[in-house]
Amino acid sequence: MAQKTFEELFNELQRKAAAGEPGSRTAELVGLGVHAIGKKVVEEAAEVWMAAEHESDERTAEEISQLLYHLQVMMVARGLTLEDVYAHL
Ligand SMILES: N=c1c2ncn([C@@H]3O[C@H](COP(=O)(O)OP(=O)(O)OP(=O)(O)O)[C@@H](O)[C@H]3O)c2ncn1[C@@H]1O[C@H](COP(=O)(O)O)[C@@H](O)[C@H]1O
Repeated sequence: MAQKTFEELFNELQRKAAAGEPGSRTAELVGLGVHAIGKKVVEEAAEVWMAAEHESDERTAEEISQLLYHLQVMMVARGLTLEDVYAHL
């Protein structure tokens, strides 16, 4: 399976959103705005919770990856950088 780091994914999302790349889910979500992205963040967070309680490690990891993706999309939509977030970790 192709793998990418958190930083590599974020750079890709920033680039695709800025370009408004056709067919990009990221560009579509950023176009919809923070309200729509926020709903996806909450939905994915709930799916992480349910998977962790009731499903396999693999399903839980998959749901966590989807939550992390949508959090990155929210950062892009708000113009935040990784450094802005790392400053609070
Ligand atoms: N890592 C992800 C990723 N994780 C989750 N998702 C999106 O989140 C969805 C999963 O959410 P759901 O289970 O709710 O699926 P869904 O019901 O079809 O979603 P909705 O229509 O309800 O929003 C997937 O169908 C994708 O649209 C992702 N979309 C893209 N990426 C990566 O982001 C990068 C840029 O992708 P594009 O912007 O699409 O080019 C690429 O490297 C992709 O691999």
